[in-house]
Amino acid sequence: MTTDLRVLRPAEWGAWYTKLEDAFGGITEAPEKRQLWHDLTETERSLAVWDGAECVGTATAFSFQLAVPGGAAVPTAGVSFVSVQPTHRRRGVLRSMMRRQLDDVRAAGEPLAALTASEPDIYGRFGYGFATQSLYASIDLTQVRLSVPDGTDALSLRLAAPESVLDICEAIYAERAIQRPGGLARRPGWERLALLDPPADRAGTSPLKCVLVQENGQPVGYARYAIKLEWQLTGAQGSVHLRDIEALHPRAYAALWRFLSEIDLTSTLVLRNRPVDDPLLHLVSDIRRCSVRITDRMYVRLVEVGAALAARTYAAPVELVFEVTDPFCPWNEGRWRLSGDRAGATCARTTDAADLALSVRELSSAYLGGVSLAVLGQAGRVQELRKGALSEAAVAFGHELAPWLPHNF
Ligand SMILES: CC(=O)SCCNC(=O)CCNC(=O)[C@H](O)C(C)(C)COP(=O)(O)OP(=O)(O)OC[C@H]1O[C@@H](n2cnc3c(N)ncnc32)[C@H](O)[C@@H]1OP(=O)(O)O
Repeated sequence: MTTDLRVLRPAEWGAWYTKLEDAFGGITEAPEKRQLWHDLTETERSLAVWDGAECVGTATAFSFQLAVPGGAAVPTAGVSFVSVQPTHRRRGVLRSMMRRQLDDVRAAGEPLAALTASEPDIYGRFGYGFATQSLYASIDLTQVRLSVPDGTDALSLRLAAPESVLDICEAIYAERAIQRPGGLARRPGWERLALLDPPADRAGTSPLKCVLVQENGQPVGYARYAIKLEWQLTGAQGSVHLRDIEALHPRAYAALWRFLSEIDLTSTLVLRNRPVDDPLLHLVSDIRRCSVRITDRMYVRLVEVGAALAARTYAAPVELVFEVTDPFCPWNEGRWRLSGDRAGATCARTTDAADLALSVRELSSAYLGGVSLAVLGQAGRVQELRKGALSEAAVAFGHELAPWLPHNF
């Protein structure tokens, strides 16, 4: 099979995106959704594989800034829109795109790449490690009460059309997004994703709604949600479906959750993609009746090991030599000395004896502080070459808040 891999030309976007839709079940997306992805696509960072006149492979990268432990926003390639046509699968088309893309990401000077995977088994071979998780819940509001901090009642609530208060919400998002590792600083245009609400995708829910929480007349938090009302012989069985929620302090956060849990005619609060350590879990009276489920979310890849490790801070002073294997990006292979603490870090090549041996995939998993190197050691995936080094590394790489990706891309 002879195929031609090259950068996407803007005029090819429509055919290219249709091929992506084909690979995901062939459902044409709502026009407003297609238009948004069209506008957000960085064509110069998008790859197309052609077999003659037919596009058989797609991949893109978005230019993100990803929050890492310590609060830095690190340039990161947000990998997405990956597909290969069923007629051309398992012949190395994906591998060829991953090769070209990681070379391009390196040339662009981005130390990290990140993605959400349609299937967890695909990207490990290319050095991506499972780095963040996501909490889903369905809260039985007839059984679960909320305990809110003192002062919550002093705040006021205001309903508004989501578009009309977008700037207010974005300002709050901007302040919150990089406080937790895994957060994405919003690039211009991406705020439209927060409002995307095609009627065809609503599955019986209302249009998107927005509530603001205010203190002394100033907005200090927001939640966007939709409502689904169902009538049974026993009465209304409504559910509240949360899109997103951000608040500047605990009282504002609690006020929003209380609002969401007390909407008339609803008895279930459905959450998709919350942090696994969401403070909400400590406001509810009965966590068991919240039907919590946790799943893998973001996969991270250190594209430049030295630059990536130096870009974050460490929870405890750390002085360690890593022996890294990385067959797919061999420029990372070899020994790296990491010296760091809560103030900053350096990471440079060394010939000193290694304390730990691991592949780039494990290092990538641990990078945002959500996966413990000690646990990876217990899984046999990190080798401790100096006694005590694994524990030192696990403590230093940890973070007080679980990393979390606020939205898909
Ligand atoms: C970030 C994102 O966009 S996630 C979205 C990914 N896309 C999809 O899920 C859409 C439907 N699936 C597809 O389009 C294709 O099957 C793809 C993109 C997943 C794989 O493309 P292919 O060209 O078939 O992959 P390719 O032949 O290059 O395989 C490379 C390696 O990955 C493996 N692999 C490919 N797909 C899968 C899979 N779904 N599960 C497990 N392993 C896989 C291959 O076996 C091969 O392994 P090897 O290196 O050990 O030999």
